[in-house]
Amino acid sequence: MIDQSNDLAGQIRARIDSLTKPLGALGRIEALAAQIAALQGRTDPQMAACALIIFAGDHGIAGEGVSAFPQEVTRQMVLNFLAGGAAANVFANSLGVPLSVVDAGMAGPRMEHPGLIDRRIARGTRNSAVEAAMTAEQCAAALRAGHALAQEAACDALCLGEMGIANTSAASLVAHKLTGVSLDLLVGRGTGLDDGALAHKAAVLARAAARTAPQLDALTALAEYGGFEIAMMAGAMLGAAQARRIVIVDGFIAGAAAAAALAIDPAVRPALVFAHRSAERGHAALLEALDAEPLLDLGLRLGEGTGALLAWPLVRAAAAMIRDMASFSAAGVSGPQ
Ligand SMILES: Cc1cc2ncn([C@H]3O[C@H](COP(=O)(O)O)[C@@H](O)[C@H]3O)c2cc1C
Ligand SMILES: O=C(O)c1cccnc1
Repeated sequence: MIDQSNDLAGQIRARIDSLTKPLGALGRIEALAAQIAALQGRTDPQMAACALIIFAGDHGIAGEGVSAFPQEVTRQMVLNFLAGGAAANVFANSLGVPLSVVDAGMAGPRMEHPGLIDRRIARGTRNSAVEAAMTAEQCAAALRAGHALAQEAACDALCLGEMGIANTSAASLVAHKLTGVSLDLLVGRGTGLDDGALAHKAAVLARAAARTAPQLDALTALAEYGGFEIAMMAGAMLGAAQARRIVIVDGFIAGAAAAAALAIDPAVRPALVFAHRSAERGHAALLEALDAEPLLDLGLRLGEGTGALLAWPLVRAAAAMIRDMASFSAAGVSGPQ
């Protein structure tokens, strides 16, 4: 039913409360159903198709030794996605979710592969410990590319994932400059740094952060410290929200992109579903700063959209609940005494 009145929220609440269950008994699934219904403007929302887009990009700051893995892993993992062997592939396959891979700006030459979507901005970002990661034009181009991809995606819910060695560093810096949360709370082990390497990463990021003002606007924070894949994810969130698609936000890196998208346009908020709390150190603080309570907490710390995929069945079930459950009156079930 398409809503014709202004009181859509009231209709949604009334519909949920009319269903054959004690009031509130489906807990947060009820809030999720209400969010989906409100986004689509109807009390019988459709939630049939989900898609995952993985954005890959490289980071100049990787040269500072801030990741446990070498930069070439970004490219190697993109080949792994294209061959179907990564965690994101097997989760997506098990759920029947189509996965596409976008080159947002990997280091090295263009990768010739029929399955790879080419939106390359440059051969990786510059080293944000010493200079801006990208130009304002590059940042705008990345946002536009993500926006267009999300608007074109044929789905009701869009999972966004990323691959980019050193992008926990970029995400920490973007989140710090946008939320004001201290870097100490945001810097974590990423791919598995030991204590010594973590202290080195913290020192590199503190040096990077000191180059600019304590807080930055979204476009400046993304250009100074972001990655092409992070900016493209932020653009995709803006595009999906405009198309009234749910965005299932993955972990820490996607969370930093969400912080940027929200700072650019707070109207994206009703489209965002936060999938899970990553084990990456900064994610809890970032979620708190965004006032976001994720659906799951599974100790994941991978990225690629894996946590978003795992939350998709909850999103689908929430929509099915408000759309398909019988009401007390239709089912002839007595209400509370
Ligand atoms: C084999 C492998 C697969 C991955 N899939 C996602 N990431 C994740 O780890 C990276 C971020 O961590 P850091 O900032 O420490 O480099 C990103 O590429 C992210 O998506 C991976 C990392 C590795 C090594
Ligand atoms: O939570 C994430 O997105 C994450 C954590 C560690 C490494 N890569 C991604």
